Amino acid sequence: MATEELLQFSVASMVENVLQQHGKRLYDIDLASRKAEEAALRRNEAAGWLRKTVGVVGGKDLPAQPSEEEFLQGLRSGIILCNVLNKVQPGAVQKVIEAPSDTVIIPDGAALSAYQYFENVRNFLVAIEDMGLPTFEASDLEQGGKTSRVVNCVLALKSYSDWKHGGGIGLWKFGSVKATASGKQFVLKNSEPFMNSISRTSSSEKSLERSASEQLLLNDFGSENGEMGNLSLNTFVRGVLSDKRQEEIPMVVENILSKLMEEFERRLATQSNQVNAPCSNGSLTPIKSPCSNGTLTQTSAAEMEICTPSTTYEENGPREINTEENMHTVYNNGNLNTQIQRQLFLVEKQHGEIQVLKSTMLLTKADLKNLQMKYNEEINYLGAHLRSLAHAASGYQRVLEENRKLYNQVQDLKGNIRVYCRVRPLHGQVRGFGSVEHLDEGSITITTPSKYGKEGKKSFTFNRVFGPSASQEEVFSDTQPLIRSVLDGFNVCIFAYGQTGSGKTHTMSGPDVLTPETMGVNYRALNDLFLISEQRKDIFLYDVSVQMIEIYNEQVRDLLATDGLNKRLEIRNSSQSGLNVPDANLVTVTSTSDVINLMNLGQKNRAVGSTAMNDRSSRSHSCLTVHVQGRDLASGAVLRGCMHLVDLAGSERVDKSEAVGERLKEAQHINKSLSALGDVIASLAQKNSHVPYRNSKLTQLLQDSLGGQAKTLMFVHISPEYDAIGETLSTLKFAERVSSVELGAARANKETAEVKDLKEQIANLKAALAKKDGEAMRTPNSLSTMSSAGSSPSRYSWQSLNISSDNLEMKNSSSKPKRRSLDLQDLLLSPPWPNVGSSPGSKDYEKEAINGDWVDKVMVNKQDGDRRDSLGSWEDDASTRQSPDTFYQKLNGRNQVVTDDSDELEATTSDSSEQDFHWQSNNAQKASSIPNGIGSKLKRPSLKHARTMEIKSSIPPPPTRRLSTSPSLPKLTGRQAFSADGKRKPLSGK
Ligand SMILES: Nc1ncnc2c1ncn2[C@@H]1O[C@H](COP(=O)(O)OP(=O)(O)OP(=O)(O)O)[C@@H](O)[C@H]1O
Repeated sequence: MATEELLQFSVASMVENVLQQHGKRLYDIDLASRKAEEAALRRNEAAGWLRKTVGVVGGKDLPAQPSEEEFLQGLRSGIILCNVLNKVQPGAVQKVIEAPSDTVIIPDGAALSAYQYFENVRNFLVAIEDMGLPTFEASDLEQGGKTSRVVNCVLALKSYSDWKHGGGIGLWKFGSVKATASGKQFVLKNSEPFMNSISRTSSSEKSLERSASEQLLLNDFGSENGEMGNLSLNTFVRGVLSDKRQEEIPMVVENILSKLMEEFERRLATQSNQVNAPCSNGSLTPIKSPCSNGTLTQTSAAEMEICTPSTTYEENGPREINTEENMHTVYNNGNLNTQIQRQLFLVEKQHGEIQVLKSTMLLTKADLKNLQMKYNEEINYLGAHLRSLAHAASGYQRVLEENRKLYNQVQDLKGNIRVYCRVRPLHGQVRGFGSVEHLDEGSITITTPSKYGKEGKKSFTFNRVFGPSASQEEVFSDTQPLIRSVLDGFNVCIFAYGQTGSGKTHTMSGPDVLTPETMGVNYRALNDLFLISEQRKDIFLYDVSVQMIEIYNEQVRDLLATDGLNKRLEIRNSSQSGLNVPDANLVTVTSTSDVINLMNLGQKNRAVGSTAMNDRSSRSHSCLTVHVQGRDLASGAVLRGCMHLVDLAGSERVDKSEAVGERLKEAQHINKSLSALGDVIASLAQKNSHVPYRNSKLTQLLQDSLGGQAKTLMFVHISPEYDAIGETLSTLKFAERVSSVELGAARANKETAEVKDLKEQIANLKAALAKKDGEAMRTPNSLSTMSSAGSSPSRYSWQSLNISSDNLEMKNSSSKPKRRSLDLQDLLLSPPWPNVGSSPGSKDYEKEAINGDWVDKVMVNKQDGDRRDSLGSWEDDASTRQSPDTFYQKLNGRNQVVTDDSDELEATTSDSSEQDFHWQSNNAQKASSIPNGIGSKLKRPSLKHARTMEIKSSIPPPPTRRLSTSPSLPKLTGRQAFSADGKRKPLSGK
């Protein structure tokens, strides 16, 4: 079996390819010229041998190196060919028609020649064919015939002759080549196989003893199928090397050989891949196999492997063998059948295994698909589950939010004090939350490092909890609804509570440098008031005015006093309108900037001192009171809302704050008042009948907000430092108690048209009564009648008369109530109230006040009466009527818990304060527009703007009040006025 047949590619063509791809490219071989050269060499060889064998024929000799034509011409008669053949194989051509001698004249030489040619050539070719040698066509001897075939035939004959001369041992097969004269002999390290091949090939010239396999190899290399045609590998290689220098040859040959090896291996690998490659239908590719019986059969690749010469199987597995060895295995050992059977068995076995593998693979595939399906199902299920969970979670969040709102609403309905907790950031650059372990929207957990486990943790729930990073805006956002309430006629109290340095002033006012972002609740609340009132301007006409007071060392002082000394005030009575300090300056404001200026003034006047806990510690409780009166433009109904914005002084442990001297005194007052606040809260929480409001000025001030029908919000502040944990816990416990206090549902202070009518009727009656009184006064009898009634005639008459005239005036000009205003300039330059004119508390002042509508209020405001006394007895029994002072004293003395049993009138009249007078009289000077807006950056305090503001006062300042600032009077006291030593001189009161 030829190697070419075993291999699925032609070795010759492969060699040629390699030589062409690499040899030709590297050494620029001109194949055509090489072929021509080779053809000439062979021709010369053939001619030489013919000459040598038969000598000169017919007087004509073949040239030693004939051209093609010369060669053909010499042989065209067939005489030389027949003679040579007869020499090699005697008798092969029975009759050779010799050429006529030179002496014989041939009349038609040409015709004779043609005949001779035909006979001789035909006989020669027949004999050659019989011998099994390569033949050619007679026409090949003609001009233009295939010389190579003729040369091939001659050389085959020569080869045969040589073989015969050599003893005719073994099989002969044509294929010998002879080393040309120009062939260079060389020996190359590592090129033994090739050299062997060449040397074997060369020696074949000398010895025809050659193994069949060698012969086959030679045939293979000279395969007619290959593109090399008749060129042998040897010749071809020689051709390639012919123009190389001796020293270049080893490298060139090595390169060619390595390329050959590469190519050989590549092709073997490709063939092996093709053999093993499964068809598209999954079966193994059937390929042509010349195995076993030598016929081409369709067989499997596995079977084909047996025929692949590169691999053989042994017990211990496959072993690589070279082609030659394989040929020996196949042809020389004679074990082909056993081998094939063994390998067939192996193939069968492997086939079986492949089948098993296939089915396993199919099973695995099915399992995988199954798994995939299950996995998909699981994923889908999980996805759906997750979606439902997410839905539930968002629903839960919504429910929580809803719950919080509902909870707040319930609290509103019950009148609970709302409590918002705010955690100050840790001081300095310290990160973290300190003692705050956890906080969320509505709860906070404090951890005590010294305690372990549950013991060390305490949670508190509030309406809202703000962490250290909460902005001023966020903190205010939840407060906004309360601001709206004020405009709807409710009383609101927002107060900041917490230990010193925990951020109360920060929340209520903001830091020292104010920007729109850092402004505190006070500014934002007022700004909102203006915004909403502007939005409602087509429905309501609002008046807004403010007061600002402080409680410093148990003295109430007017922070808007501009005399340089803080005016000392009295908290005379708490009323539902929330005006607890009737004689404090009340300033009408029409824009946020007005408010800012006023608050700056107030802050400047406020008592501030430096302690170890806070270098700008507020040493007083401050209260900014905002009064809002809105008139419904359509119905004429009047709404009165009031808002207290209270920044309490912080509780402090004097050992920590290191307070001494003045600071210590302040601290004691602060702590005492806060403890009084605690008592009030505790008593309210327990629903005690007696609530000790009077124990401190602070509780007196907050009485309405804590015990009345106000909407109250407490911002409780905590410092997250670990060393403040004690204060933090007690603050939060206090706050928790505050949040449990139920105040009762808040009510709007709305005065309907009906109430107005009633008021007017009362006023008319009063006027009629006064008229009667007047008449009676002129009659001695009537005076004695009144005296005998047991009342104080002078006072009563005085009141009645004044009231009646006032009421008449009010009635006649209800839409244009009288009002007196004071420029801020006046306010800033005015001396303290007590020093001039009719000061609060003085008789004149009292008269003036009463001359307003105090009595009117007292008489019509049943609610106050109901709450604290019986309005009926007050109205019905004139003998029990008292002066406003007495009335306040009486009310304060009672301190009863608010009840809800008021009638329509009670619900709609809520104001009994002196300040209502201002409201009623303020309409005429209502601001035509209420601009608002907060300056971009404001410094607190700033008096500059404040001087341009308008201030309204209930009592017209007498000319004598307009004093220029006296150099003898101390300047305004403010934050700057307090040095670290705490020296501050409060103005002595009246
Ligand atoms: N939320 C906050 N963010 C940033 N700084 C804050 C915050 N709260 C408070 N501070 C700062 O902490 C310091 C103390 O705050 P603040 O003066 O408001 O405390 P306080 O409770 O009013 O103290 P005191 O009762 O002594 O008057 C200030 O410098 C203030 O700017």
